[in-house]
Order: sequence, then structure tokens, then C-alpha cells
Amino acid sequence: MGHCFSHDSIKTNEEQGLPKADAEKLKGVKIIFVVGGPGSGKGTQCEKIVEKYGFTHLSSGDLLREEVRSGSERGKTLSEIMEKGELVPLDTVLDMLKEAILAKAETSKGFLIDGYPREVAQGEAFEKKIGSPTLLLYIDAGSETMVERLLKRGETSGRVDDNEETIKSRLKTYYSATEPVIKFYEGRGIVRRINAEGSVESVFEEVCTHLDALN
Ligand SMILES: Nc1ncnc2c1ncn2[C@@H]1O[C@H](COP(=O)(O)OP(=O)(O)O)[C@@H](O)[C@H]1O
Ligand SMILES: Nc1ncnc2c1ncn2[C@H]1C[C@H](O)[C@@H](COP(=O)(O)OP(=O)(O)O)O1
Ligand SMILES: [Mg+2]
Repeated sequence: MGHCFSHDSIKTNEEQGLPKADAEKLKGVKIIFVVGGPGSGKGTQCEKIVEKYGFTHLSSGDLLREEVRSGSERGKTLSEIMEKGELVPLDTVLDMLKEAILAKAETSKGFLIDGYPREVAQGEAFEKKIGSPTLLLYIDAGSETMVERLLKRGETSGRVDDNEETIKSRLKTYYSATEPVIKFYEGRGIVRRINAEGSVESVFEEVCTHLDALN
């Protein structure tokens, strides 16, 4: 009843999920989770994917930083959490993502959800409230590579979390909270692991093989 199980469209659940009209808009729209450690290159690859495939890029971190920039009281609290390298509350991120997804649902071919889910509970909540992912791109780089890239990015990013202390904490958060997400979705056969140690171009080539296989 009201369920849609077609392969490349997202499932909807009328009882707990989106209102019917919103669910309808998202029919056949691909949802791609982009998961990986801090500095693994998620954002970099997403930009290239947008260029070639025309998907819509939504970075949870960017959405949060926008809220911080707005100067709101909520933004201040979020910034403090990010500076500690911890995860902000689940509902905050999910609400932001949901709003951004619905705003573009009618015009988008697909969404790259970058930096989400960062814990299994986020994946479960997303599926309950929005829909199920078509694919999970696992951007996999070693911790040494990630630290090196983040320190370099920190020279110019102006981000409160691109410093040695916060990076350590972010890595801990990643290995304890986010890695289980990959295991969680592996059972479903939607995880595509990308070796992210190489150059931006070589990583992107690997990404493309998986995206080309989608249609
Ligand atoms: N394959 C790569 N090789 C070298 N540097 C990279 C590569 N991918 C990304 N970078 C650099 O590493 C830093 C982190 O990349 P970014 O895309 O912001 O990662 P994430 O979004 O996963 O934190 C950036 O400064 C970026 O330019
Ligand atoms: N899905 C999510 N849940 C909770 N906190 C999140 C989140 N996405 C981002 N954040 C918070 C905690 C992260 O350390 C910080 C920066 O996120 P980010 O910009 O995605 O980092 P990066 O791209 O370097 O991996 O924002
Ligand atoms: Mg990023």
C-alpha cells in the first residue's frame, strides 16, 4: 500500500515518511550516499560528479557551516560541536537535508548526499523519513593520508575543525561512529569502495565506473 519497490527509485512509506505529494516528486530520483573519513576527498569527488553527471550535491557539513555563518544561536551551538570534532544532533542534519532535497526534488536527476550518514542511526532515520539510497560510495583513504590532506586544507580553508587537535578527534569519531555505516549497508549490496589514495583524477575514474553502471 503506497509502497514503491522499483530498483532505482527510492522507497516511500506513507505512515512515517514523506507526504504522498513529496514522495511522488522523488520517484525515480537517485539517492547516493557519499561516505568516507574527514579529508578522504568526498567533496572533491562530488564536485567532479556534478560536472559530469549533473547530480545535485548536498554536503551536510556545508549546510551546517551555512547555518553557522548565518550567526543564529543554533549556529553557535553547532560550531562548538564541530570544533570538538563531534557529531551534531541527528535531527538537525536530517531536517536540513530534507528541506534541501525537497526544494530540488522536481528538477534533480539524483542527489549526492556527502558526509551523511555519519552513524547508523542517521541512515535509519533518513530511510524512514525520506527514502532509501541507490548506492553508497565509500571514499576510502588511510588515516595518514587524511591527516596530511586536512592539514594542507587547513592552511587556507578557514575551517574551525582543520587543526591538528580537532582532526584527531574527527578521526576517532569516524572510526567509531561512521565506519559501522559501511558494514550496515554492505549487506544490501549497495556499497562501492573507492581507493582514494591516488590522484583526484584516478579516484574519479574509479567513481565513474560505478556511476556508469547505475543505468
Ligand atoms: N585524491 C586526492 N589527492 C590529493 N589531494 C586530495 C585528493 N582528494 C582531495 N584532496 C585534497 O584533500 C583535501 C580534502 O578533500 P575534501 O574533498 O575536502 O575531503 P572531504 O570532503 O572528504 O573532507 C582538500 O584540500 C582536497 O583538495
Ligand atoms: N551527518 C552529520 N551528522 C553529524 N554531524 C555532522 C554531519 N555532517 C557534518 N557534521 C559535522 C561534524 C563534522 O566533523 C563537521 C564537518 O563535516 P564535513 O564538512 O562533512 O567534513 P569533511 O568534509 O571534512 O569530512 O560537521
Ligand atoms: Mg567535505
